[in-house]
Amino acid sequence: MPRHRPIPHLSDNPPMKIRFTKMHGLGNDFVVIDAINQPVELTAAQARFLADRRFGVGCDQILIVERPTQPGVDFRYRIFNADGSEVEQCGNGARCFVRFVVDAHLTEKQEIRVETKSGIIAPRLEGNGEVTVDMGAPILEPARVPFISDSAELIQPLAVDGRDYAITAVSMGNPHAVQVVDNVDTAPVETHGPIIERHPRFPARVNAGFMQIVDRHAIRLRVFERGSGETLACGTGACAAVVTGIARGLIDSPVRVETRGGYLSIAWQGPGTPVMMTGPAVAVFDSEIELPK
Ligand SMILES: N[C@H](CCC[C@H](N)C(=O)O)C(=O)O
Repeated sequence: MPRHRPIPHLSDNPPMKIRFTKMHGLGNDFVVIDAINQPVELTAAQARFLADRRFGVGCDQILIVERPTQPGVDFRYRIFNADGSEVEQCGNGARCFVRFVVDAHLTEKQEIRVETKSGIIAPRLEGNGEVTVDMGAPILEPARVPFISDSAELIQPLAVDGRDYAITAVSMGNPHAVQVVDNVDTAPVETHGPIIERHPRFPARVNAGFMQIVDRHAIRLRVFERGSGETLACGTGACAAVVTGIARGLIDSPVRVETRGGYLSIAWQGPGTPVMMTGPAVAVFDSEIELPK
């Protein structure tokens, strides 16, 4: 074990101070940055620095609030994983996004339209403080997940460490490989999650979901997230798991999803319809940090 962990590589340009808000959705935690009122163009190295739980702030993802680039949209929403990779979607982050822009008075609306790398989503702040998000329709065609397969079957074998998992590949704008397990507490999330994340049949890597069926309207879920490792909750992972369970005929909408960080409610009426996610969004503290360029 090396005596000192190398500090994430940063150039030696003079630092710039940025304001941020630390937030979480069921313990899936975020550094949220208003890039409308301060000039921020985050590099992968800066994202890794912010996400570092010892040398930076510490978070699973960094969420950037930007002006929209399309008409009829209120904001642009960029998402960086802890490893610095920029990704298409983040469900827990979407709830925190609308909480952030309302609290920062960046909008007077309670429901906003937000542009992401994978399309438009519509988070709405509910009267009870929870947030409902139209996450768009799921994608089950393997090539569009993307998942390399010569079959379009809903359940496909995935060879992992000498055994075949029966997975369903789903995109919620970001890729998910979902499987059913007997008990999420004993599922091999730590050992097989990283293998699935980097499986060669997922050319963009993948979020690995482990779902336990509780009853027709309830599941338990753990997700080893692409680019961040296991998180206490994964919003798009919960959507992907519910879509998988309903498509396999195992559960019925609406579904209560128990994650290690708390509960989400997910509803889906079937192919071609949007997945609706409802859950909390919490602001923990505001601060600022010197971000070397
Ligand atoms: N790790 C994910 C992004 C964050 C998703 C998750 N935090 C959520 O709430 O949906 C990916 O690389 O696709």
